Amino acid sequence: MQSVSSGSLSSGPLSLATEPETCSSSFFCNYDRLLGRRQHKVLSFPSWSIEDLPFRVRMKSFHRRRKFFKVGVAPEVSEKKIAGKNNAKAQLMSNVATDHDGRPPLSSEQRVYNVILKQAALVDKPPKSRSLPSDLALDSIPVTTKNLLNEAYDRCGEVCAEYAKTFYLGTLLMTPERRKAIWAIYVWCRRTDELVDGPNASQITPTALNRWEQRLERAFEGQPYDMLDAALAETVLKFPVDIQPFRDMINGMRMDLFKSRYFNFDELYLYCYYVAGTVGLMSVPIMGIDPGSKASTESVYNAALALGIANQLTNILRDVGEDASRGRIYLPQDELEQFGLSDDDIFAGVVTDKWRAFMKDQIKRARIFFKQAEMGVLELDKDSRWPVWASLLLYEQILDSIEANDYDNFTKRAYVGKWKKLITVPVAYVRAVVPPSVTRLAATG
Ligand SMILES: CC(C)=CCC/C(C)=C/CC/C(C)=C/CC/C(C)=C/[C@@H]1[C@@H](COP(=O)(O)OP(=O)(O)O)[C@]1(C)CC/C=C(\C)CC/C=C(\C)CCC=C(C)C
Repeated sequence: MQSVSSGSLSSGPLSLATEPETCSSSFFCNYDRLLGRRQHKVLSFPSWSIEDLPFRVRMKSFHRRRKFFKVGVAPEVSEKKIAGKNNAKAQLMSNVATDHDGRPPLSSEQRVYNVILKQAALVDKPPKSRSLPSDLALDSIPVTTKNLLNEAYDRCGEVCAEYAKTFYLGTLLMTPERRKAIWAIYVWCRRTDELVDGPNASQITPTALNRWEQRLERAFEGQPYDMLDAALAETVLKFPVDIQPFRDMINGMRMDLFKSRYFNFDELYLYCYYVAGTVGLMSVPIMGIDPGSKASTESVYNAALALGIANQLTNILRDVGEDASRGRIYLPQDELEQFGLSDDDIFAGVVTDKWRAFMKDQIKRARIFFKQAEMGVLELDKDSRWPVWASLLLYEQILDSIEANDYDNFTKRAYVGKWKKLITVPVAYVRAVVPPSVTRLAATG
């Protein structure tokens, strides 16, 4: 039996060096018919065993080493790599700047809103027009395959529990179908992030990201490369999840390969959408909207996007010093200038009154995004609200912690202490179960 080397982040599929090869354990699959394509195409399903997949173990050690390997283009980037990067840049720009017909280019916010409209339309479509022939339901998948898929989901759950314990506990409140799906998406996001943020980040080239994207496309076509992709493949069949946010997250990783400065908030917003707002858009179709909600689907997606942006902005503000040590400044250059600051001030890492004033402004903006997100949580299906509240409240408190550190995010890492975390979890629960009130999005317009 050919053993596909695991879902590891540094080797096997994630080395992205090879295309999926022949699989000894393929199964006859209806995915293509489900997707409206040819019937009975064989779905490539790599054989694997749990022993082949020391994924969690490897991820654990990677996580520990992560900060030492964080991102970046290796200093000794070869010419070939530079050429590749330029191609990547061109590709990214062609994905991003779509207005070549003489119209003024759209702002990042408008562009992202167009993605939202597309996602919302997918969810709003009556299930019949989305679903495929009823005789080809997912339960026609053979039992052995189902078992493999269940193991794949279990593996996703383990990774999630390891990396995001509170969130994992929250997912246990969701229906089993939803919980498994959100784990599968979590793992795909985590693997994608590890490409540029993990131990092999310096070896990641635009070509590798292109391969990762091809794998994504194949998973969406029902041809997963490994077991973790198989969990994603099934998830996107079951739920109205569009591929665009996934592609966009990879675009964010491309951006990280060649960009280390953001001229203004519009540029930073796009980056935040790519790497974090996308997570919100991927999650809503799984989490579901409360059947009693009067809010429009777009407004719920918008709130989900806002939570991703808020989280990423917070992440950036927390990590200013760490990022600067890698030569990266994820802060709007024009705003730094307005406060009389420059890159040199960031690299010097001294907390001055100018820095405090700048940080106050940035924190204020992040909080506005959190507020926008809060209104959307109320609209989610009631079983899905708890993990979202928990993640929102916990992340928002990082901003409080930056303030408590007197804005020293150069030498201090803001974090939420154990006790605060313990208190937050039940608070999040109460917010999740309290019946939605006048604060609903619909009521606020
Ligand atoms: C409930 C919930 C949080 C669901 C999201 C589940 C999910 C699929 C998470 C994937 C997260 C992930 C691995 C993203 C990869 C890119 C990345 C690393 C983004 C940064 C996250 C923090 O990660 P990290 O582990 O590095 O952080 P620490 O350094 O350990 O602090 C991000 C900052 C962004 C993550 C973005 C979200 C969690 C967005 C969540 C939005 C929703 C779930 C939508 C909720 C819906 C409404 C209507 C509000």
